[in-house]
Amino acid sequence: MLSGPLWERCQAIVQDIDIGSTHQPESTLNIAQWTSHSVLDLSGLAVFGQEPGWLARYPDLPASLERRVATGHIRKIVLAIFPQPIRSLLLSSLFRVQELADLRRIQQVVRDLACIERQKIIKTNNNNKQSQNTECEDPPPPPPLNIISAMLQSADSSLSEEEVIGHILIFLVGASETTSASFQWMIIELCKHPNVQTRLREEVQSHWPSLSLSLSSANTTPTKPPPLFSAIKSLPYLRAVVDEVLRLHPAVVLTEHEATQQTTISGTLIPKGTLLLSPPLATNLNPRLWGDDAAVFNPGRFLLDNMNHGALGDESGRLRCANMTFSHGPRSCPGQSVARLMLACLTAGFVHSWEVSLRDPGQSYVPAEAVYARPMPDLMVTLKKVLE
Ligand code: HEM
Repeated sequence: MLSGPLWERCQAIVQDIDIGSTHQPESTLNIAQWTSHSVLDLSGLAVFGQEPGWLARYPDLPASLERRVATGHIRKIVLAIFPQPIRSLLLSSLFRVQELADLRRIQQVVRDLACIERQKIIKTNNNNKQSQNTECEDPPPPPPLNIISAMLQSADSSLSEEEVIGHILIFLVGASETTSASFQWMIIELCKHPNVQTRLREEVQSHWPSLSLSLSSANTTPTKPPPLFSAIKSLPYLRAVVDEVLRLHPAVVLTEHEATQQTTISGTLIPKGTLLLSPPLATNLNPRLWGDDAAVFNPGRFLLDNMNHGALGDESGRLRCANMTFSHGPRSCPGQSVARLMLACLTAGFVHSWEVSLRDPGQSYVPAEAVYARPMPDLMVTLKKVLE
């Protein structure tokens, strides 16, 4: 399962933050850069089972991905504003050279990753066959499952090479840029609400021994979640803070869907082929759903006691539906559990090791006008080591 390796990797990344001289009581970090690199590294582990540091093999990848995400936003605007013939003309004239070069670079990486995964699967299958033929001892354990290897190994998988590459590409961008933006908003909220940061630290510190211990217990079965996963789930305040950051700062600012058949939404006729753009914030900040403090950062609203008496009465199922950050329905985000896990592991490790505050407390941060709404300008923080 993913949670153990992900937890270990998160803690190593957080511990490795270089704050310069050990004699300095505190230091400044460009957390925007740090997060973007760290989360891409983690996504490699979660999605393709890559070893720590795999990014070093592809030094140009982060910049290419960043440019691709930026042009993706312009593409969305063009799609929303212009009719079809002008759209195609604009898109092909705006993006040809640089975009094609970036796309080729990213596709090459993705091909590489797909190839590595296929080789791992072939090796595991060969080991299994060999041990059956020779009736020797058990074969070496297979490498831990990741999203792409699960997809490649699934019994009904009839995906072509191009389809596999397409999926890896969506996962690579979808997993890293979104989670990175969300973690940066997490840090901003923790800095703006030191009381929340302190309460979270207390909860994490008090569970730290069981979090570390649960890594070493191996009584995992396919039907039973691994102990670490249960341990993280048993930290109610951590879960509440993650949920509240995701609600207030949806990383995907606009989802787009095309009606495949004529339908109606709240009585409005939607003809087949209509492009539907939906901003999650319209729902996530709706006072009718969330109460008068809908726009306020208040993790407490997600604690069970408060959920039963909140604006939605005791309908906690409705509360989940009122959060559009991962969308809902058949095209909702398939990586939401991994995203929550990455955010929870990174946040727990961060508050365990560091006291964090804004380097420029007067600075206000706004969502970037891009496909993924990371805070702008680049987030700079001051870190102080938490004394054990
Ligand atoms: C905080 C982090 C994340 C947010 C806010 C987020 C949000 C979203 C949203 C809103 C969509 C579009 C849903 C729709 O069109 O209705 C989406 C799609 C997708 N996400 Fe995420 N996501 C996050 C993290 C992840 C992670 C970690 C993964 C992979 C492990 C992932 C994989 C995908 C994929 C593959 C799609 C495309 C699904 C499809 O086309 O059917 N996402 N995500």
